[in-house]
Amino acid sequence: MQSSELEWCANAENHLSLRRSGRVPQGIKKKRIQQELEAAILNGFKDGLQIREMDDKGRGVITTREFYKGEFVVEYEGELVDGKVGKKRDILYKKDSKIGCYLYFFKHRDRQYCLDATEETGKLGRLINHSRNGNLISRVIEVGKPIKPHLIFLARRDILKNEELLYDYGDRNPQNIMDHPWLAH
Ligand SMILES: C[S@@+](CC[C@H](N)C(=O)[O-])C[C@H]1O[C@@H](n2cnc3c(N)ncnc32)[C@H](O)[C@@H]1O
Repeated sequence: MQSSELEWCANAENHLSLRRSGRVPQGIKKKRIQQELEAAILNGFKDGLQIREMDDKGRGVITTREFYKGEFVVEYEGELVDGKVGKKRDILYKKDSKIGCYLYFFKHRDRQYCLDATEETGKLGRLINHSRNGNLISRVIEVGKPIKPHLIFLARRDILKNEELLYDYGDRNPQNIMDHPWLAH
């Protein structure tokens, strides 16, 4: 497994098994953190999370325990397609008001990708709502055989029990903000 960004390792070591393992050289720490993240992703780890119906946003995801800054929280799981395919699907889905917006576009190694999580799968990453000041950040890491990019959410700060999980959808398009005023906050 490789990671495009490793700066979160310093925080991640606070909560993984490395906490209990005393003085460990930096290179080994990074390798172990990556191994633990890989295991969390491949095992579909979603400990400490619960779906809740929110007053004004549909469903949302709430914590049932604390998460430390930098800790793996959940993966955004969906069908991984090329960015161009994602854009076509976006146009198609917008024509049907019954289909919600569950497309996550991202760039990795100079390629545009889209995770299409439109299908109701019971996965939790797709149910996380937007805030410009959210408690999650996303990272792309490469996992599996064959290796492919996975989008994961890490705690942006320490998160308390019973907090709603939120991340910045990053949509600053003026027309989209007019159509969905909640994107402005
Ligand atoms: C990826 S889904 C999130 C899960 C969704 N709430 C559900 O019940 O399936 C994105 C949709 O959630 C709603 N949403 C997300 N963040 C919101 C917010 N801050 N305020 C109001 N609605 C929000 C919008 O309807 C948006 O199209």
